[in-house]
Order: sequence, then C-alpha cells, then structure tokens
Amino acid sequence: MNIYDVRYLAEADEKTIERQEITSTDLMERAATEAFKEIISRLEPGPVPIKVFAGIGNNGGDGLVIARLLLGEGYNVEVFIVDYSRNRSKDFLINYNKLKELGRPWPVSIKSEDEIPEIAETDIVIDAIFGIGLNRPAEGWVASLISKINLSSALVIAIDMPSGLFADKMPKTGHDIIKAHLTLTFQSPKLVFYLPQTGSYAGEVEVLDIGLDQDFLSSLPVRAKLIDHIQILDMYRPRDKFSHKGTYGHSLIIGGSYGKIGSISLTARAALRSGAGMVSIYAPSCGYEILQTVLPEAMVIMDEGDKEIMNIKYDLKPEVVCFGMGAGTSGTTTGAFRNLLEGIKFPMVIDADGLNMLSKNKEFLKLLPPQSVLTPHPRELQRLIGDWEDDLDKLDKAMEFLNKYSLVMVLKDAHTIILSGNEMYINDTGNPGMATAGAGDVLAGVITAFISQGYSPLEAAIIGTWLHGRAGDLAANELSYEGMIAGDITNYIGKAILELFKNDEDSS
Ligand SMILES: NC(=O)C1=CN([C@@H]2O[C@H](COP(=O)(O)OP(=O)(O)OC[C@H]3O[C@@H](n4cnc5c(N)ncnc54)[C@H](OP(=O)(O)O)[C@@H]3O)[C@@H](O)[C@H]2O)[C@@H](O)CC1
Ligand SMILES: Nc1ncnc2c1ncn2[C@@H]1O[C@H](COP(=O)(O)OP(=O)(O)O)[C@@H](O)[C@H]1O
Ligand SMILES: [K+]
Repeated sequence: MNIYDVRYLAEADEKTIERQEITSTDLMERAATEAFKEIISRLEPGPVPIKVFAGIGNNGGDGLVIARLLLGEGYNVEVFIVDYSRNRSKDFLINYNKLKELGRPWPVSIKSEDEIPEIAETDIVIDAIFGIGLNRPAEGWVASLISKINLSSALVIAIDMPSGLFADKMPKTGHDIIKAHLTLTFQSPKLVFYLPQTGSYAGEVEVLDIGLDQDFLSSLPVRAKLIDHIQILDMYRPRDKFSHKGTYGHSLIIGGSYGKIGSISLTARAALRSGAGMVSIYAPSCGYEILQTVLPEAMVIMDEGDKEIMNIKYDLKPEVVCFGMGAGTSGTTTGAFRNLLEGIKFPMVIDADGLNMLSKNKEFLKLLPPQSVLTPHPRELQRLIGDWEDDLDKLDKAMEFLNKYSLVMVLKDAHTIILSGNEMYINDTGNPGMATAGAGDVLAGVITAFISQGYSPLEAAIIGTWLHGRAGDLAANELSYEGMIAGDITNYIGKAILELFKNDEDSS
C-alpha cells in the first residue's frame, strides 16, 4: 500500500472532485461514511456515551458527519465543537447546519478551558479536532482538552490523524497530541504512524479507501510502501518440480565466539527453515560439537581459533555469506573480517558485530560488495551513521549513508523499515513478543536464505522481514508475547509461508 506525502493527498482530493464530478461536501460525506461504517462494525449499538470533538476545519466536518450518522442509528452521541477559530471551513458549516436540522442534542461549543466537559472512563471519544491541516502545535485550552482526553482512559478513535500530530514533521517534546487507540485514516497511511517517535499516538491503524482518483494517485511520487501480503505473494517464486538443493543456493553463516555460539545456530536454523538449499556454518572450533549436535542439517567449518574467529578460510562457493552474529569485535576477528571483505564480490548480509566492526572501522565500508544488506537495530545504526535529530532525520541520514555505499538497509524496530536507493518499505508484521534475545539473528538467517534462493537483496530483505514478523505473530498466538523465544519465530516460518496462499484477509 502506497504512502504519499500529505500535500499530494490534498491535491488528490481536488482532482477527485473534478474528475468524478462531485462536490467537496460529497467527498466528505463519502470519507466520513467509511469511518462511520468502521466505527459501528466495532461497537454494539447501545447507550455507551459517544463524545465527538469536532474542530472547525474539514476534519471537524468529518466528525459532524459521523455524529449525524451515529445519531441516525440511535447511538447516544454528544457533539462538542472545538471552537478554536472563526475560520470555519465551508463543509464544516454545511454539516454543522445538517446536524442542527436533526434537532436536539445541539452541538455544544467549547471556547475556553472551563467549558471542557468531563470525560468518563466509559465514554467513547471521537477525535475530529485536527487532521492533516494541523500547521502548528496545539496550544492553550485546546492543548488542555487533548491532555484531558488522554488522561480520561476513554476509548479514543482518531479520524484521519490523532489531533496534534503533524503528518509530515516530528513533534517537539511537550506537544499535546491525542493518544488514540484506533486511527481511521483516509486513503493512504501516513508515514508518522510507523515511526517509533510518533507511532504510539496512532494506536491501531485502519486505512479507509475513500475512492480518490486512482489515475491521479498512481501519477504521484510514492514516499514509502507499506508491505502487504499481496506484495509478498507477487514476489514469491514457486519451486520447480525438477529442482535440487543446488538450485536454492548455499548460504555460509560466519560468526560466533566462546559463549555466543547460539547466535549463529539461530541464524543457520532460520536460513534452513526459509528455504536455503544448503547451509554451512563457519565458527571458532569451540562451537564444533554444539553446532553438529543442535543442527545436523548444517555443515560446520572450523576456524583455527578456538574461542574466536582468527582467519577465515574455506574452499566452498557459497551464493551468499552472512557475517557477524556473536562474532565479538576483537582486533583478530576484525582483521579476519577485513580479509573476508576483500575477497567477496557478491552481496553479503552483515549483522550484529559485523555492523559494530564497520562502525569502528569506517574504511571497511568501501570494501562492502554493492547491494549488501545491513540489518542494524537502532543502537547499531547510531554507531554507523551518528546521531539524528528525530525519526525523519534518521531516515534521511540512513538514506544518504546507504546511497554512498550502494547498500540495502534493514532498520529493525517495531515497524522495520527497509531502505534501498530512494525506496522505502515499511513492515507491518511482528509484535512485542519479538523483543527477545536472538530475534535479530533469526532475521539475518531468513534474509540470507532468500538471497541464496536467487531473490535480489532488496526482495530478500522485504520478503524476509515480512515473513519473520508474520512467523512471530503466529508464534505469539500460540505462546503469548512473554512465552515466545527467538527459536519459536523460526519454527513458524513454514506456517507463515503456507499462510501466504490462504485467501484470508487476516493474514494481510
Ligand atoms: N484530503 C482528503 O483526502 C480528504 C480530507 N478530508 C478531511 O479533511 C481534513 C483536512 O482538513 P483541513 O485541511 O480543513 O484541515 P484540519 O485538519 O481540519 O485543520 C485545519 C484548521 O485547523 C487550524 N489549525 C491548524 N493548526 C492549528 C493549531 N495548532 N491550533 C489551532 N488551529 C489550528 C487551521 O487554522 P488556521 O491555520 O487557518 O488558523 C484550520 O482552520 C483531513 O484530515 C480529513 O479529515 C475528508 O473530509 C475528505 C477527503
Ligand atoms: N515490539 C516489536 N514489534 C515488532 N518487532 C519487534 C519488536 N521488538 C523487536 N522486534 C523485532 O525483533 C528483532 C530484534 O532484533 P535485534 O534487536 O537485533 O535482536 P537480537 O540482537 O537479540 O537478535 C528485529 O527484527 C525487530 O524488528
Ligand atoms: K483527528
């Protein structure tokens, strides 16, 4: 699903009105009706008090339409106009009058702090104060209202955007922003919903198709893509009946040190479970018996070092090499990594201590084969690219970095973001149960396996990240967030792949 800059969405709005020969009021009715349908699909009809807070722009107009439709269905609705300005939009006014025509209850206007109503824990709040038109932080009594809604423990449903959140820039500390449980957003998800700094304001995000002109939308520059099940299915290549293990490539996993042999076994096992034809592990010799015992499907090659890698030598021809998990960053291992980099001409996967070595030895970056995949978590990224001001600045700096060295970056987080060239892909699978040691080692193995099967490094990063998250979701369904461990993610990769072929909306 495409994510567009919001300024283009406003243009899409105008083009739709022109091309579909409708009025802006019709479009508002259409958008708000979609939101209304989503709301009632989640609510039992009944006496639960619904408080709609409507601003005076078009976001407020949406709120008024939703209130009118809910009242028509017999819901218990109170409408509060958040009267922060006299500049009421045309469609706000049209819908204000339509609401008044219904008779009581009359919308209540709020113009100051003491007019803010009590909000009970049992209320449902519909937040239609500001949408994509927010152009400065909320202040004064409007900020107090936002803060009061947040403190109320009521269920909060934001329309289009949580009010107070900018669609295209990061808030500063101290800004009051609605913390929604659910955000019903129109036509295109907004990038800020997926960034760690701002994502928690949106809560669960539901994107509502409001029928904006598709031709115009497809002519727009895409800011990012939210990876979905369909995209993964499109990328997936079925296996050939007459294939053999050589068809799906040989993955070489290099890493481990005394006390950290488990990390490479996690990576190698995940690679095997993700379709790699053959997997070899290269490790210090203290790992030999452990690895041969826990993973009989993998071949094991020993380094001359007992507790750490000293000098990487092998005489096989892998399709892909994954380096770094549990390797440590001693001078000797760093030297071995440098020699490895000098000898490899095809894209690699670099994780964990491999990334830390790159950070400490920036001259190694020039040795990385183009299109190599780097998989940093935020701290590893910070060591690689330095500090950033905010999450948007982080993305800009990461892009500049990867383009300088022609790399693919997998920025691991609650929503992992994959960057390549000027393209950005956002992952929407996964859960907090995956915040468990070794989950990243598993991801490195999944991505490695897809490269070994002939997928491009970018495709492997996208499909691998999505499946890893989906497998994590399936593991959590069976085991709980707390009860799952990294190896469980690996155990569910097969099911996550099978699920791709089910015609099941829930798996998207
Ligand atoms: N495009 C689409 O696809 C569709 C969009 N639709 C809906 O339209 C929404 C966008 O509506 P919008 O442009 O009228 O802006 P909105 O968010 O209501 O706020 C603007 C008002 O807020 C004001 N203002 C701003 N910041 C402020 C502050 N801190 N404190 C106080 N005031 C502040 C600003 O005032 P001014 O800057 O003029 O002082 C202006 O009056 C969009 O989110 C969606 O819900 C659908 O109906 C149809 C399809
Ligand atoms: N809250 C979360 N929601 C979704 N995915 C998560 C969450 N926390 C962690 N993950 C995923 O788990 C993996 C953790 O990787 P990493 O931090 O490298 O762990 P480790 O170093 O222990 O292997 C990443 O793929 C990350 O996206
Ligand atoms: K809103």
